[in-house]
Amino acid sequence: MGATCSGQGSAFVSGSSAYPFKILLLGEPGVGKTFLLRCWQSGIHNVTEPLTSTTHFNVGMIKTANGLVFMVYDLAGDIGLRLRPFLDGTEGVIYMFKAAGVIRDDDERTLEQLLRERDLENAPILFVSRTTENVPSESVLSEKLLSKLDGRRWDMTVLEDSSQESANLVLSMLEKLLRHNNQNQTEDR
Ligand SMILES: Nc1nc2c(ncn2[C@@H]2O[C@H](COP(=O)(O)OP(=O)(O)OP(=O)(O)O)[C@@H](O)[C@H]2O)c(=O)[nH]1
Ligand SMILES: [Mg+2]
Repeated sequence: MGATCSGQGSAFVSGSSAYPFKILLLGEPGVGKTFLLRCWQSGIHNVTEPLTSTTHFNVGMIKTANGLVFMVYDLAGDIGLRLRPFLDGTEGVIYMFKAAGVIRDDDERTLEQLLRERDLENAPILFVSRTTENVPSESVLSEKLLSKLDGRRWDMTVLEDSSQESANLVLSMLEKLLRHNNQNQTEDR
């Protein structure tokens, strides 16, 4: 799906309330996906702990400070093959992981599978690392993964614990990735 499409005389724009960007929020169980979604929905001080592990998915509509609207699907970390029905129409992926220097083998395998999905071929990926260390992205992702990301828009950010500012930064980075991606797709037409 592109940024702007026109049909039957009426134009619509992805990212509006009527046509929000479809975003998948993925990552291993317990990495903090639901916590992040709740921070966006109601603010970090209103997130009631402890959160229970997601059994299937949560969904929330989020409006950014600049007025862009995302429909965020927060999937269970152990979603496995139940992921497939969510792929269609996805316009962006947030992949969360706990990096201690290098991405884990499990995450790497999951990412390799995701990058092979046709439904995701135009979807930019925002990697969100819950590490406290400031590690350059090139050293977190393996050479193999970096080569598979060639030609795709992606970015990486660190999510600091208990920081609304940091959670908001994730949203603005996602916004930037999607704006760029859609600009390029529109120019390609
Ligand atoms: N302080 C703090 N705690 C966090 C943060 N993110 C997650 N946590 C903690 O980690 C626990 C698990 O986080 P969840 O958001 O439920 O993890 P999840 O990725 O949704 O896990 P699944 O639903 O099992 O896939 C939460 O109950 C929080 O205690 C964060 O940014 N700050
Ligand atoms: Mg969850």
